[in-house]
Amino acid sequence: MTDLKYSPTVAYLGPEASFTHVAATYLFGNAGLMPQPTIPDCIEAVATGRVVYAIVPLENALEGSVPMTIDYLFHGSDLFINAEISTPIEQHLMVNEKQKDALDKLDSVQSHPHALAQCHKYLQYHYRRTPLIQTTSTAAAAKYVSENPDLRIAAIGNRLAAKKYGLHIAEENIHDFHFNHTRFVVLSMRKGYLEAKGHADNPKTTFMVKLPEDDRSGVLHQILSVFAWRKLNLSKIESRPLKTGLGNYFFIIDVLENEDHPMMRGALEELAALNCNVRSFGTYYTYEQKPSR
Ligand SMILES: O=C(O)C(=O)Cc1ccccc1
Repeated sequence: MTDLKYSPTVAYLGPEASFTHVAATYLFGNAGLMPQPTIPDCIEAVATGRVVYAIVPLENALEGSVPMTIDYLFHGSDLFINAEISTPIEQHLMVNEKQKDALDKLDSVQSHPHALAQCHKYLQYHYRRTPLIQTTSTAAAAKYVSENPDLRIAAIGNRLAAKKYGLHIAEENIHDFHFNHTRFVVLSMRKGYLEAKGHADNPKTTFMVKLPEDDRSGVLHQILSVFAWRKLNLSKIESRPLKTGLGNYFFIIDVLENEDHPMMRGALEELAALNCNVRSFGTYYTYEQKPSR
């Protein structure tokens, strides 16, 4: 699904058949996609101009924010968010065809830390004594399992990864909670919308807000009222460590409005008057990928 006028280069957390790859394909089609081994590699590729866009996971419905993305995006990057896509996530346990009968003798289960966490109850119940090994992505785990047929190991990942790397799905849908969605963001060096078909009506704007240093009481309440009395709808507020000392936080605030809207301009002026330090990641459209079957 895409009606982008040209095929830009897009770095994504690879290898092929990762969840990020699925989200990237939905927005951009297949042309121009460039797999990267890690999230920082994706962010570096776009920040240095090697690619036009990068797409990385930002937040999962079960696990919360992806710390690696937050760290690299909010601490010291000059990038902007150009789109967001939310994707349903189904996790499956997969093994090499050669190890189909070794399911009760596995030496390890491998996957991305979020995938392992999303299947925690399943793993606790069925593989309590089996070491869990973290990989850079679910697809990296599936690829490793396919390249090592003599190892008694399993990967957790999506159906496409099982197909792509020729693995046997030993157990389907092992994620602990039914509603498992991940938000991915498309990053670039410029503010701007990524226009494709089927986005939500309301655009979204993401701000990073640092509180004034005088530590006065009620300041968070003041910040929220800046948005509240203007009827600006927040879809998220999250506090993250500033990494400057214990107890120092900044806030990630998502507002369902265009930052050029007069009410938003007024809100930003008022935040500045409150001595808040605000950095905008831009206004963008959100997309929702439907389950494939
Ligand atoms: O590992 C992947 O395939 C990713 O794209 C990151 C991820 C991991 C778990 C859920 C959603 C995205």
